[in-house]
Amino acid sequence: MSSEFDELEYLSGFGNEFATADKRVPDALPVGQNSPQVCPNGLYAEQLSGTAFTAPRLTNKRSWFYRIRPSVVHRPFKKFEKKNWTNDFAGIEPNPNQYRWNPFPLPETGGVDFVEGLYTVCGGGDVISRNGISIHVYSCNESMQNKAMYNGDGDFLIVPQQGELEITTEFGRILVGIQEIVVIPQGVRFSVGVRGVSRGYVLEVFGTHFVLPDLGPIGANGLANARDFQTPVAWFEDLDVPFAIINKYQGSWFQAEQDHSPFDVVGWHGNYVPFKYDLRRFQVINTVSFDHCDPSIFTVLTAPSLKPGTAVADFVIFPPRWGCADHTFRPPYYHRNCMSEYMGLITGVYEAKEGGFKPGGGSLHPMMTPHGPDFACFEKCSQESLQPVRVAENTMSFMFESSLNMVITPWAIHEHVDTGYYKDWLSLKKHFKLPNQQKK
Ligand SMILES: O=C(O)Cc1cc(O)ccc1O
Ligand SMILES: [Fe+2]
Repeated sequence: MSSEFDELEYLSGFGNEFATADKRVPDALPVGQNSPQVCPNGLYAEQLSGTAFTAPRLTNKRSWFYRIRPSVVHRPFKKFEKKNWTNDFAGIEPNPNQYRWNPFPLPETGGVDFVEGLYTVCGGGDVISRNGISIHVYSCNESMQNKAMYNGDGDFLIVPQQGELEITTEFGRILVGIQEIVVIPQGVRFSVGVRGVSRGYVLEVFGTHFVLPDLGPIGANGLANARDFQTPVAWFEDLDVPFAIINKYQGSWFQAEQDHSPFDVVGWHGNYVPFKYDLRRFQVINTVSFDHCDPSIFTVLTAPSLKPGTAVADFVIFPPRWGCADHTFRPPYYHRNCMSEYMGLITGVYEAKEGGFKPGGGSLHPMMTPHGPDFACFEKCSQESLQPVRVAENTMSFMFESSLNMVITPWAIHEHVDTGYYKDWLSLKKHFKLPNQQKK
């Protein structure tokens, strides 16, 4: 199915100061100032702040909208209940087991939109003190109609696994395909359109924003390159129709009614923006000598905490690449980690677990819980001849890695769980031999 979304243009770059006006009103942006006494074309000026006004210049984020009506024109927010959703992780029973979920189900009947189809799997920290994460899945089959949402608590990083998403935002429109991701920052209003049955993963972070990781000795280029990030150009609709504005605020859901579309921004400028990124553009950097490098080499985006080098959440991918390490056990090592690791599979198979871990499913390896390659992977890869090989061809898996200790929600602790996951490792054999038992 094609639509206007297939013809969209984007602005290129990460963290730029962008400036854009809808083609129909090319002079919508005031020149040389933000708040003229009267804005061009009778528009209202409105600032959206993504960091404290006084944040250091390097991290300071805000954008200016020039819109038909300011966002404040709406009736009061009213709370509504949303099932199987939470940002409240206090008081949930801990569970240190390795967890794996079968593919999360797609809607069977009826219309389910993105907001209705969001479910929380796990998370940690909290929205009030503004330090934490939530991991959700979505499963929907209907576009949001006359309905926009914003996340009052944090940023959404959305990873579609099935079904392209047509996302309308205050900044303009974005088509997000499979093997692409989109980030919608805190407070940005958006509406998700679907082209069919859709499913994916959402990483939500509170109190921080996603940035590109430093490259250190890698140099000035590599991993996700800044110019491959795409931000929408301004686009507006001048529609006087009933619209619901959904606001997730302090982990609860609210709805306010208004009589016009919130997608009425005719021009905007700034550096606090939604963006998409095609994961196939990621330049993979890895060993060309020996040993398995830590997966941090695959970091696309990081949401830093205040502790140097330690993320509230990293978004890490495992893309197709060459494996050529000499005298090395090439798949991931067995390990125990002081970070929590949630993994998902967009397409294909994950090298350390060719069975059991399926596209649309997920796994959680909690803090310090041991994990690593399954029995079949260990036996194969400790004996294989070490030619250069393509790893993970036609595959894309990812990890949300967090310094937060996570709990699993009451919904996800029972639903769609692969209860036999631990058996992947039980058959690992003892290969140990004393020196005098070794073959000469
Ligand atoms: O657990 C996993 O599969 C993710 C992972 C991959 C890797 O290459 C090294 C460490 C790690 O945690
Ligand atoms: Fe791991």
